[in-house]
Amino acid sequence: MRICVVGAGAIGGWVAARLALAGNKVMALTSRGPIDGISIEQAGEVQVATFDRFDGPADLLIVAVKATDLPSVAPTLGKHISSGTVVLPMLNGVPWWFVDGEPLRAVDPDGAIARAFPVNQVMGCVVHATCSRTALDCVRVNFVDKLIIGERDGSSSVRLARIEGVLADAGLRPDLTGNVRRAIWYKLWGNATINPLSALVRTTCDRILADPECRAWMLEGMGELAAVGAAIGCPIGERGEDRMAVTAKLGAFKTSMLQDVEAGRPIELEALLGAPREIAQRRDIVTPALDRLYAVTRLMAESSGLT
Ligand SMILES: NC(=O)C1=CN([C@@H]2O[C@H](COP(=O)(O)OP(=O)(O)OC[C@H]3O[C@@H](n4cnc5c(N)ncnc54)[C@H](OP(=O)(O)O)[C@@H]3O)[C@@H](O)[C@H]2O)C=CC1
Ligand SMILES: CC(C)(CO)C(=O)C(=O)O
Repeated sequence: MRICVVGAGAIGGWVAARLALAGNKVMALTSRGPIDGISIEQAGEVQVATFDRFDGPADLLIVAVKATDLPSVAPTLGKHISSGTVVLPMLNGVPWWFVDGEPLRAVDPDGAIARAFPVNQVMGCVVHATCSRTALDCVRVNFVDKLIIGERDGSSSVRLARIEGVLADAGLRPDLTGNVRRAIWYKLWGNATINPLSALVRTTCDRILADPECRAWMLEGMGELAAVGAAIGCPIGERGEDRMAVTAKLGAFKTSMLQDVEAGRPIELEALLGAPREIAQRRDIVTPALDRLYAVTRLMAESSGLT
């Protein structure tokens, strides 16, 4: 299969490397252009993957740039997309296509992403894995649970089965779902409050989760996210306290947003909080806890040059 991975950083680099090592023709793009290879370290083993280059369309276009870069990156990808290309975004937060017929200006301000990717060719994906870059083209795979994938409308399809096969053969642990929107919302429910809070207080999750006031703020926000989810067909069937207990088991770790703050990179605030607020506002659902969290985190990001 001809695969183009746009954003061969931590997640994209891992996925591109595994797909190339499994024998696919993989082109890996970064902000520096196409790269020739990546070394990945997983479970103590280091492997070097080499990449191809091609000009025309890909069978599979994996998009793993940060959500903040997607509006400028998407319009540059036209030559890699034909009517047979499947577009598989691997980003955190709410994607631009999430609510049918409702453009999300928080993540796609002028509609550039929606114009670049034909919506019927887009599949949903949720990354349940953590990777980090130890050098520009070196990725460490810290933990892999699964890559949830599914058609946007929940249907099963030949192309979905084909993508699942390719990911499985590469050891990427695909997990097919009939409701990928719900899986996306569930991950969001777990990280949309703790990530911004961690970026504000600049400490590890164990300390945030041990603080009663932070917990109360998170629980209030998670309740609001659950209400929005229920209104758009993505109900949350779990208690906030139980989700926090799962995160607490991860110990003294830094969220991806805190890591972005510390590295001076733009934060994915619009994808995590801006978009859910936009969905809520259109439905007259009030979200005071999310609004407060969004406002202070946005101000922090603006005043620290992280936008
Ligand atoms: N890291 C993790 O463990 C997890 C990340 N995610 C999500 O995955 C997404 C990607 O995150 P992550 O992999 O950590 O991010 P990284 O910063 O490691 O990777 C982003 C990649 O995008 C590339 N890029 C930036 N601009 C362009 C451009 N114009 N054209 C092509 N490529 C470009 C960067 O290039 P360059 O190499 O030159 O910098 C880099 O390779 C985010 O939404 C994140 O929240 C989800 C779960 C876990
Ligand atoms: C906090 C965590 C690990 C999910 O709970 C996460 O998704 C992130 O760091 O972005």
